[in-house]
Amino acid sequence: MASAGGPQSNGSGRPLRFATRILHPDVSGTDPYKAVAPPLYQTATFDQPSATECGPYDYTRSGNPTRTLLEEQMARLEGGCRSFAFASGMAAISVACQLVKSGGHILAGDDIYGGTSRLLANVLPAGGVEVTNVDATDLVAVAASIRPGQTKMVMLESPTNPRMQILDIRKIVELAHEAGALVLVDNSIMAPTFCQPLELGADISMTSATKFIAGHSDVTGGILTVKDKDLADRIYFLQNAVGSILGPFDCWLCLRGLKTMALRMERQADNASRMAQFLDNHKLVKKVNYAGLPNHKGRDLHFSQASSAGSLVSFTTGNLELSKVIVEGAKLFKIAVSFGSVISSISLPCFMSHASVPAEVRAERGLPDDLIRISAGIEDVEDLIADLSSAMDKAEALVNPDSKQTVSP
Ligand SMILES: Cc1ncc(COP(=O)(O)O)c(C=O)c1O
Ligand SMILES: N[C@@H](CCSC[C@H](N)C(=O)O)C(=O)O
Repeated sequence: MASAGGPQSNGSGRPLRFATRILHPDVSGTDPYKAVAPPLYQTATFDQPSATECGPYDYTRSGNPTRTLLEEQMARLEGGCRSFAFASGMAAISVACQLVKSGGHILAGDDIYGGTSRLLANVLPAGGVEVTNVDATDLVAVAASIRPGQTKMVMLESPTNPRMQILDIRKIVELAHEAGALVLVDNSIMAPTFCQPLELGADISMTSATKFIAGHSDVTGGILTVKDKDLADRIYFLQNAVGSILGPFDCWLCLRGLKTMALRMERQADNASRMAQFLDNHKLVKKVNYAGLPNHKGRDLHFSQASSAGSLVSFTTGNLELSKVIVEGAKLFKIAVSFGSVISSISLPCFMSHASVPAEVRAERGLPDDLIRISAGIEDVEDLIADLSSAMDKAEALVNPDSKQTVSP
C-alpha cells in the first residue's frame, strides 16, 4: 500500500529538490475531488464490498488512506520503498526491535535517548534479547562489540542525544553488514531534511515524528522507513499485529507539518548555530556540543553524511547549580522535554529526557548532570540570544555576587 509515488521531477525533467518534494505529496492521486490538502479519513472501519471480499482498506489498524498518504510521502523523502507510521517514536523503535528474536543481540551506542536506553535495558532482555552499549564514536570498540552470528541489529543516533556526538554511519554499516546485522539509524535529530540514513547504507531509518515532522509540539508519532521489500513485509506484519499505529488525525497533522519542515529546520538550524557561537564565547561555558562549530571533533565527518548541524545544542558549565539557574532564568525557552518544535526549549537531560537512565550508568557513559540542552525554535535569534545572555548573567551573579547583572526588561 505505502510505496513511493508522486511527482519526481520538474517540467524540464530535473529531479525535484527536497524543499519542493515535501510540498508535493501525491495527495490527489486517488481523491475524486483533487483536494489540495490531504483528506482525513477519521474512521476505524470500512464497509466491505461483500461478506467474503475485502476492499483496499478494512480496518484502520491494518491501513488507513490518510496514513497511507503520510507513509508514501515519508518513503519518498527518505529514499525508501516503504514507510510505517506509529503512535510514537518509541512505538516505532520497539517494533523494529521485535525483528530481533530471543537469543539475538542488539548493539547500541552509549549516548542515546533515555527512553531508548530504558527500552533496551529494561524491556528487551525479558524477551531473551541481549543488549550491549558501546562508545560508537570508537570504531575499534564497535568492531569488537559486534558478535558475528548473534548481533542482529546495530542501533545508532548521529548526532547523539544529548551530547551531539557524531558517528561514522557508513563505516558502522560496513562493520554490521559484514556480521550479518541490520542497522537502524535513529535520525530524529536530523530528520530526512538534513540526513538520509538509507543512502548511507542503513537498513532502517527511524524518526520520531513528534519532533521536526509534526514540528509544533502537538503530536507524538514515529516513522520507520526501509528500502528492502522483505524487511518492509516483516515490519508491516508487526505494525498490524502489534497495533501501535499512528491515528488518522495525527497522520494528517504530520502531513501538514511536513510542508513547512524544510523551512522551519533551516531557520531553527541558523538560530542554533548563532546560539552555539554565543555559548562558545561565554566564560561560564565549559564545552559546547554542536557539530556546526569549527572546534567540534566530528564536524567534517558530520558534514560528509548530513547537510546541516541542526537545531540542538548542548553545553556544560561544570556546576549543576549554575546550569539550573541558566535553565530557569531563560524566559523565552520552555523548560520542556522533546525538541524540533517552532518554540525554543531548554532542559537538563539528566533530570528530564534521560532521567530514566540510572545515575551510575549516566556517569559511566560520561553524561554530566550539569549538561544543558537547547532546542532552537524559529523565534528572532536576537531575542533568543538576549534571553540566554540574561540567564547567563543571573548565573554569573551566583558565582560572582559582585558582577554587574544586566536585568532584561
Ligand atoms: C533521539 C530520539 N529517539 C527517539 C525518541 C522517542 O520518540 P517519541 O517521544 O516520539 O516516542 C526520542 C524522544 O522521545 C528521541 O530524542
Ligand atoms: N518522561 C518522558 C521523557 C521524554 S523525553 C523526549 C525527548 N526524546 C527528548 O529527548 O527530550 C519519558 O520518560 O520517556
